[in-house]
Amino acid sequence: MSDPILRLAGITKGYNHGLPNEVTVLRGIDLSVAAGEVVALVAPSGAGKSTLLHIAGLLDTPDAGTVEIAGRDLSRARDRTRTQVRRADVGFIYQFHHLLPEFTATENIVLPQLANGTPRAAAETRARDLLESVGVGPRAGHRPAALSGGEQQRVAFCRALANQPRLLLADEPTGNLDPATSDTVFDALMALVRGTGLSAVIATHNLDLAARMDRQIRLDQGHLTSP
Ligand SMILES: Nc1ncnc2c1ncn2[C@@H]1O[C@H](COP(=O)(O)OP(=O)(O)OP(=O)(O)O)[C@@H](O)[C@H]1O
Repeated sequence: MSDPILRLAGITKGYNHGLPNEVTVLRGIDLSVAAGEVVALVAPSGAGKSTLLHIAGLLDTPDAGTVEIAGRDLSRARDRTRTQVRRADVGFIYQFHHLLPEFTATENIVLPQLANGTPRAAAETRARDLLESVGVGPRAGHRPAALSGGEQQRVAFCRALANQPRLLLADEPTGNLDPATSDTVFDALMALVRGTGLSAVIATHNLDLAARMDRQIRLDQGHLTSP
């Protein structure tokens, strides 16, 4: 069997070490995500979802444990290597779109590709195709402020997938939208993910959305459990 796309082993993480308000957030997390697998991460607020996603996506380092992406142990890799792998292999989506306000939807998807060495013409074609696939093609030339919340979030999905990552990490990707919009925008996200066959960990409070993924895991008191 091929290596999992993401493998976390024995991850622990705490904040404020040595201070009276020291908090241990993750207490020995083991998680493997196979190629093409979409995992729902369900947790109460403050349980450490964001901390776990940041460690998995190489934005933060654990106090102990290993993080492997596509079979490569990056826990103790140099910052430069971690940044390279993160740019090439990991896509992030947050609750808020974090698009660059002064650039159009297309440019927001082109820029990370240019940073990754893709020629402009190819980057623009990919941006157009991605925007078409989530139904935002006609709005491609607009800046974020001229888009609806659902459209902004769809553009953010396209940006996350711009460099064809192996792993998508999403932190409440529809948490900022009203329930009806959330459902259709989530449909667009799942179509993108399933269409590309990439692996994903998607944090959500919404149990109906979680039920549509391949597997659910719960983070509680620093430990992962299956419901
Ligand atoms: N930089 C930090 N310094 C100190 N404590 C932190 C830091 N980052 C997070 N924490 C604490 O760690 C715990 C987990 O935070 P985290 O943001 O990972 O939770 P979460 O599950 O994503 O929460 P939410 O669903 O509310 O966004 C919280 O108690 C938080 O206050």
